[in-house]
Order: sequence, then structure tokens, then C-alpha cells
Amino acid sequence: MASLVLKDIRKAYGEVKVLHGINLEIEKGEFVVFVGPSGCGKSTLLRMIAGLEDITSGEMMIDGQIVNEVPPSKRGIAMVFQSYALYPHMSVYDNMAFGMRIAGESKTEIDRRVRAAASILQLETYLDRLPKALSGGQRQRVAIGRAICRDPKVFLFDEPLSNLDAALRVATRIEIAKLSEQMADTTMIYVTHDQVEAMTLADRIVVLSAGRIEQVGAPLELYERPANLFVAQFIGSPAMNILPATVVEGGSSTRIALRDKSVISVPIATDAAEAGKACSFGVRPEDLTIAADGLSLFEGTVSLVEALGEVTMLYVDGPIEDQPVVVKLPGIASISKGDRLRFAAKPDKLHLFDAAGQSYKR
Ligand SMILES: Nc1ncnc2c1ncn2[C@@H]1O[C@H](COP(=O)(O)OP(=O)(O)OP(=O)(O)O)[C@@H](O)[C@H]1O
Repeated sequence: MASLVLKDIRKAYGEVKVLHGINLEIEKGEFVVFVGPSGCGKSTLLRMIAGLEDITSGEMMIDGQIVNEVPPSKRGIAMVFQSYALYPHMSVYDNMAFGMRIAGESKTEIDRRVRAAASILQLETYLDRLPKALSGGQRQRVAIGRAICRDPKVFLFDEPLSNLDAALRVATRIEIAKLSEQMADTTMIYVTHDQVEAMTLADRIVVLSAGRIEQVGAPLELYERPANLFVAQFIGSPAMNILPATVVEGGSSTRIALRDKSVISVPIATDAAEAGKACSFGVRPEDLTIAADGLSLFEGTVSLVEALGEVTMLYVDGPIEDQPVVVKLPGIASISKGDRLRFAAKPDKLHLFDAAGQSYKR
């Protein structure tokens, strides 16, 4: 049975419509990540699941029960915020025990759960400390520990790592990945801006834009088969190169013409009737290589080289004026500004989108 079901969920603040009908089923034990540009409604949706925001219309079910009118404390959810929200005057132990004391749990059960959570998060030696005597990463682990103690059916995370510095983010991200393995029956929903968090933590990613779901899928599914231009450019960094083009001839393989009139054959099927229509050709920076003789997609002049050590980024003035093509080559490439080069990509790495931005790949 699905752990969480959202049916045509809508949210409006007065006249301002923020979510326009969200349909989603999340299985028990799944780790689902919501991503999308700022203001797309990720946090609002998470807060509605938590019960911190009213549902304007639609139906929300947790474990088969409609929860639209159920208060947050009765939903079986726990939420971890960006700001930790710990009680400053209480020890780590008391912060974790607080919710259970309010709920009237026995002392022995409280102690068992606090120690179990502290052990999972390696907080055993900090139980007597006050939050102010902890680092940001440790505080966030306490906030996570407090949520674990509630033994929630659904665990919600609202950008829990965004206040941490880069190294701590990585360490805490790994903790969260381990946690989700250890709590295999607990459904986790996680909001983030960070692509790496989304790609590494999620069983499935939900891409939102302007209050609508653009695509739901496993991380690599979204990366390899984005359903539309929005997802193609949102997932992956640097973003996929998108070049405007025109379909010359449809068929089992499609011939397209770029703006400079060069013609490319893309092994993606389109209808013969597509001929003459506008389309967008897509290729990821990391899928481009320097072409061997004869087999190039396009030619261009390198306008900027960024040597980062592990990769070399090239910005290439190619087939489209004022729209440099970004190329990401592995390692250190001996290429200089001004070099004129031809670039290729494996045929199965090419993407093609129709005039409405939908992928032709099925
Ligand atoms: N109380 C409110 N009244 C009116 N509009 C609101 C209110 N809360 C949020 N909004 C609007 O709802 C939209 C979605 O906000 P939300 O915080 O869910 O976005 P988000 O995707 O989480 O963004 P971010 O990544 O910046 O946190 C925004 O346009 C925001 O301005």
C-alpha cells in the first residue's frame, strides 16, 4: 500500500495559486526528493504533508487514512528543518526526549529510543551538552535524532543541510543516506536545491516547476530520459546544451537542421509529419568529445577554457550565434582559446524536443 497519496492537491493563498493539482503516490520506505527552482512550491507541498499548511482542495492520505483535517501531531510524521529548531536551554538528551515526554511515554521507553537514535547518529558522547556547545552538523544530527525518536511513518526534511559548510554537508548527507537504509520502512520526503543531494539520496525525484510536477522518476532516469526541456535543463550541471533547430525529415531516425544550416541525423524516431517544424536539439556538456575524423556534430571555436584539474570546461562558439556550447572533457585537455575543433557525441546521448518542449524519446 502506498504510504502517502496526493490526489489533485491544490494550494492558493487568497487569489494567488501556488500548487495547481499535484498527483503523486509514494510507497512505504521510499526516499523521495522534491526539487525545483525557488518559489515552485516545494516547501509549501512539504508543509501541507506535515499539516502546517491547509490544503485548499484535493485529498491527502497517509497509510490509507485521509489526513486533510488531521492535526500535525496526529499524522505520524516528523519534520527536520533547515534551522534545527532545538530548545536552547535543554540538553541534547532532553531535546530528543521532549516529544515523547509530552506524549506520555514511559521513562524506560524514552531512554531506549533516545539511546538508539544517539547510537545511529553517533551522538552518545554529547547527550548532556546544550545545543550551543555543538557544531552546526551536530545540532542538525540532534534535530534528526529527535525526529527518529518519534518513530514516524513519514520523515520530512526541509533543506536540512543548507546551513552547513561544504564538508559538513557531505558528511551529513552520508549520514542521512545511512539513516534511510537503517530505517528501511520509513518513508522519507526531502526538499533540496542541491542536485548532488537529490541524485544521491533519492529513490525517486519529483521535479516541480511553477506549482506543477514536470516529471517523476529515478535519478538516472531523469538524467538520461528527461521528459521535457525543463527537466533536461534542470537536472545535470552544467545544464544540457539546447540548440534551436528545424526538423528536415522525420522517420525512425530524424534529420534536423541547426541555425547555421548544418544537418545532423539524430537516432530518435519522429513522425514524417514533423518535417518543417521547430525543434530543440540537446546534448550534455559531458557527452561531447573531440571528434575523430568525419564524424562530427558541429564545429566551433573555443572562446574560453577553464582547467579545473579533474575536468576541462570549454565554451565554444558553435552553430548558434551568441550561444556558446559548453563542453566538459575529463582531466586536463591541451586545448587553447581560439582553437577550431569539431565535436561529436555518441548517438544514444542525443536528445530531441518538439516545438512544445516535450521529448520525442519515448
Ligand atoms: N503565506 C504565503 N502567502 C502568499 N504566498 C505565499 C505564502 N507562502 C508561500 N507563498 C508563495 O508560494 C510560492 C511557493 O513557495 P515555496 O516556499 O513553497 O517555494 P519553494 O519552491 O520552497 O521555494 P524556495 O526554494 O525558495 O524555498 C512562492 O511564490 C511564494 O511566494
